Order: sequence, then structure tokens, then C-alpha cells
Amino acid sequence: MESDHPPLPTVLCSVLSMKRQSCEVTLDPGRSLLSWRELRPRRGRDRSRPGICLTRMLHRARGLVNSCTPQFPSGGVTVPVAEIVSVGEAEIDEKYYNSMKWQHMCKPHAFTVRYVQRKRKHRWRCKEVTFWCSDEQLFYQWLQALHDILEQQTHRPKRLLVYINPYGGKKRGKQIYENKVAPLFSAAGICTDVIVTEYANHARDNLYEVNVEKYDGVVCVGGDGMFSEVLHGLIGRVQKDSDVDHNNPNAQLSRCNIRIGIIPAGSTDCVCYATIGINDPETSALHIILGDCQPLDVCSVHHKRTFLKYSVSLLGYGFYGDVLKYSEKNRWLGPARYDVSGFKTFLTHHCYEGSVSFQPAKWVLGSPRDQIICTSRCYICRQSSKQLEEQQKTQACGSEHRDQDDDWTTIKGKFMAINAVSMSCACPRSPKGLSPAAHLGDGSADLILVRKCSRLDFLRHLIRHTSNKDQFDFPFVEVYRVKNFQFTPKHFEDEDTESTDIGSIGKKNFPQICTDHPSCGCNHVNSIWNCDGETVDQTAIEMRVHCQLIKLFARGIENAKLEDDVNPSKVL
Ligand SMILES: CCCCCCCCCCCCC/C=C/[C@@H](O)[C@H](CO)NC(=O)CCCCCCCCCCCCCCC
Ligand SMILES: Nc1ncnc2c1ncn2[C@@H]1O[C@H](COP(=O)(O)OP(=O)(O)OP(=O)(O)O)[C@@H](O)[C@H]1O
Ligand SMILES: [Ca+2]
Repeated sequence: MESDHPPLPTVLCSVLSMKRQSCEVTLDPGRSLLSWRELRPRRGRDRSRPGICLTRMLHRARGLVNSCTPQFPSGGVTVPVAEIVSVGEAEIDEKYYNSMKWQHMCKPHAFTVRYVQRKRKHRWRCKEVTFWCSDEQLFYQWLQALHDILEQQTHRPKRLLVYINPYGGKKRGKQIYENKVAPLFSAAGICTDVIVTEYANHARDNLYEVNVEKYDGVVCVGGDGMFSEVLHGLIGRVQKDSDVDHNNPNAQLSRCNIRIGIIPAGSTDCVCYATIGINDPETSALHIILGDCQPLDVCSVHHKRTFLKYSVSLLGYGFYGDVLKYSEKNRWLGPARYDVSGFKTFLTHHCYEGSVSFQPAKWVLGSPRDQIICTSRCYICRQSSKQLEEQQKTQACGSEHRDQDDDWTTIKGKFMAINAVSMSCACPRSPKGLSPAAHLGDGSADLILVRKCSRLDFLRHLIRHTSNKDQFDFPFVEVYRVKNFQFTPKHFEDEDTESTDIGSIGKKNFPQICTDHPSCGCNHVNSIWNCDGETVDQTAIEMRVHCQLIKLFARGIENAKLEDDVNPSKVL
């Protein structure tokens, strides 16, 4: 009688040699697992001679073989196929060959499997294991089966466009790519077109010209500034190709389907750290090879009806704007420029007067102080984006995004810092980030307002970014989860007229006495906006979050507990 069910995938189970041990190696296509365990030699048998049983092949139907292939065989290793980097024929190592006393047999065949091994703190390494056997037919059967199963990983990139900034961070971008990344890409059979940038915005401009269709992803080697270039190039290109006017702050932007990979080689590497959990080039390369996909919110920044920039990490005015302003003058210091500038800015202790208006992100499930961290396959991101999509469908359709006008909140005051972050902004300087519970793809940003406070209080707030204590738990700090916001500085003159109006140039560039309270000591010029580490010229801006506008070769932060439970390459 014919069965209605599709045939069960065949389990391949053989005794192969690994170094000088005999191993039972199993490929279970049904469960997408490759596992191996050492076979203990029977008493009285010579350990160095696996003997005739070496070529024993257990080639059984799935159900029959299950009993001999537990998921984590004792003393064995199990690797999900999704975490195999590559499989290839291996060179015969003469040393082993001679010591195996196989001279009387035909020359053995070997294949190497490279796979991901998890280390501490989200670091990944590429480990390899080589299996040997003397039966040529069996060898080709294994090679074929492994290649076939890897072919089914269709989300993996085959062709990548790589931009390297040779001057980012400690100026090691090229070296990092050549030594740590290119060998892995080549082992995984990925073809690359590599462009070493020759000037700022080279990558951005190139993305407007290049045939992006022929690539499965774009990789940037550098820091947040280099990522920002690629982000602007890709988003800009997609909007141009789909006739979306990016100068319209309410335009419904078209999503970018081509994924971006980040090989960290910058000074802060915040986007990489916050989406992978570490700024480590090899770890990033492995996430790219496995074809990870992490959707990411993007904020658009406008001044009136003019597009200024996109931001994915920090859009900050006041403290972080000033840190950036001074650090740009000291680029020669490399990554240390931010610490020097941070110290200087801290001592200067400026506050800025203005008005912030925002609309809360009502549909989101989380809130900035709920301590629910965004992790891989984040439930909050999935639900929030679904809710947002439904909400947008019910609103009037069209190419414009329509916000209800009735729920604006306006806060006026003097601020040490105004920070809008659409992700945690975790980075090596602050491993939990500016807003630890912000989500990568929920369609919202956390708006953090740090009001005028004493220098000591501001230091206490800053120090909390380096510990597990709540940096929002101060009377002078407020945080809101928003879908958009607008800022107008108190000393705002229409910046459009500034280039021709001597009076207003003077107002912008020279100290202003706070007109309402001449004795309050609020004596300062306007700050600037720090947009993912790039300066923005205008101070009066509006920002809007675009839910999951782009995708990265990343998977978010793997939950430590989960990582432990399913750690695939765990030896029990
Ligand atoms: C006492 C130690 C307190 C340490 C507090 C550290 C808080 C660090 C928070 C970092 C948040 C980074 C957000 C990411 C922004 C990126 O889009 C952008 C582009 O790469 N990077 C920066 O703007 C670069 C921003 C770099 C900011 C560095 C701030 C350093 C502050 C130092 C204050 C020293 C006070 C010492 C008093 C004795
Ligand atoms: N060939 C080049 N010459 C000069 N500048 C370049 C070149 N290629 C890229 N850039 C610019 O260099 C700036 C900084 O680069 P990058 O982000 O890689 O390093 P970083 O600023 O040290 O790190 P981070 O942004 O993480 O703080 C970017 O704004 C980018 O536009
Ligand atoms: Ca977000």
C-alpha cells in the first residue's frame, strides 16, 4: 500500500576516523543535525587500529536509527546544519596517514567540516573537524550529502559587495578584512567585490550607481560612520528607484531588502555591538556567512521639508552633540578622542533651553523601564510591528503616513541632554547602552530627557551607564517610548535665513544670555545634533521612526540561558 506521507529523509550514519579515534558520525537531515561521538575501543583491541568495522555504514530509515543517534550523544558533539560554515575535501596529512598504519590499504580520503563554536560573551569562532575513511564511495557519499544539505540553506549570501574604510577606528580595517574575514568568506564559497574607499561618502555615492541586484548583501568594514554611509546609500537608492520623495517627512519609505553586514573596525561600533552582542570581526563574518537576518528600525531626521539624515542608534543633542563637536576636531586621537572630548564636555557642563514635542508609541508592548531586553526573535518586536502594520492599514491608505494630531505632548525646559535612541546603543563603553530596554525592530524610539542638574548628579547618571543600575532613576531624567518627536531650541532663528542674515548668524554662534532668567547662568550657544556620530547642521528638527526599514546580517542578542540550552556544539 502506498503511503500518503513524503518519504522520511535518510539518515547517514557511519564509523569514520577523527584524528586517531574512531567516531560514529551521523547526519540527520530530518532534524538538520550533524553529530559525532567517539567510539570507545573494546577491551583487548588495539586502539590505534579501528579495523574492518571502520567502513561499517549504517544507512537506515530515520525511525530505525533514532535510538542510536540521541540529540546530544554522551561525549559527543552535535552541530545544527544551520551552523555549519563549510564542508570541503581535506588534504591528507602524511603524519596521520603514516601513523595510522594504513599503508597496506588504499590511501584514505578526508573531508573537513567547519562550524560555529560559541565562546563567552556572544563571541563566535570557526572550529573545524576532519573525518577520514578509506572507502572512496563512502567519502563521496558524505561529501555529497553535506553539500546537498548546505544547498538547502537558501538564505545564505553567495555574492557580497564589500566596502572597507581604511581610516576608521585604529586604521586597521583593511588588515582586519584580509586576515580575519576574507579567508572565512572564501572557505564558505562567497564571492566578493571589494572596494577600499578613497574619500568620505565614496561608499554612499557608489551605492547609487552600482547594480545592487546582483548582490545578496552589502558589507561595510569600519565603524558607525561607515555603516551610516552604506545605510544612506541603500535607503536613498531604494527611495529613488521607487519614486519616494525623501524630503517629505511624512513619506512612507520603501523597505530595503538587501541585507547589510558590519565588520567592526571603528571607534564605537555601536550598531554592531547592539545587534550581535560583541564587536568582533570574526563573529560578524560568521553571522554573515550563516545568512542571519535582523530587521532594524530607522529614524528619519528632517528640518521643515528638507531631509537631513537617517539614524539607527543615537540622535543626541546637548551632551552627546558637544562630545561629537569637540571629538571631530581631535580625530587624530583615534577612538580615544571620544573619552577626551567626553571629559572636556563633562567639565564644561552646558545645558540647553528648548521645547520637545512627541507622540507616544501607543501600539508597542514594552516600555523603556520594563527591563525587557530585546533578544533574538524578540516577541515584542514581532508583535509591535504586526500591531503597527494593522494600525497603519486601518488609517487612510496612500503614500503619506498620517499621524493622529491629538496626542502630542510638549515639554519645555533646560536640558543637559536630549537623546532619541531606536536601539539600546550598547557598546563597549556602555555594555547595556543608553536605553537598555529599547527594541531593534518595534517601530519606536526611546526619548531620554536629562534636565538641568548639578555636575555631580550628571556624573551619577553617566556612571549608571556602566553598571546594572537604572540610569533613568533620577528626578531629573525622563524617558518616553515615542514614534516621533520635534525639537525647537529656545534661541531658534529660522536657519534658512542665517546665511544671509548677519544678526541671526551672531545669535547662533555667540553666547546667549537666557532672556527669561538673566541670573540663572544658562549662558551658552546652541548645541548640535549627533546623528549616529555625524553632525547635523540644523538644531530645529523633527524625527520619525520607520519600523524595520532595513535588515542586517545579525540575529539580535542571544539569550544567555537559551544559548546554554541549545548550544549546538556543546560537548557533554
Ligand atoms: C565616568 C565614566 C562614565 C562613562 C559613561 C559612558 C557613557 C557612554 C555611552 C555611550 C553611548 C554611545 C552611543 C552611540 C553613539 C554612536 O552613534 C556614535 C557613533 O559611533 N558614537 C558617539 O557619538 C560616541 C559617544 C561617546 C561618548 C563618550 C562619553 C564619555 C563620557 C566621559 C565622562 C567622563 C567624566 C569623568 C569625570 C571625572
Ligand atoms: N577613504 C576615506 N577617507 C576619509 N574618510 C572616509 C573614508 N572612507 C570613509 N570615510 C569616513 O570616515 C568616517 C569615520 O569612519 P568610521 O565610522 O569607519 O570610523 P570611526 O568614526 O572611527 O568609528 P565610529 O563611527 O564607530 O565612532 C565616516 O564618516 C566615513 O564617511
Ligand atoms: Ca526601536
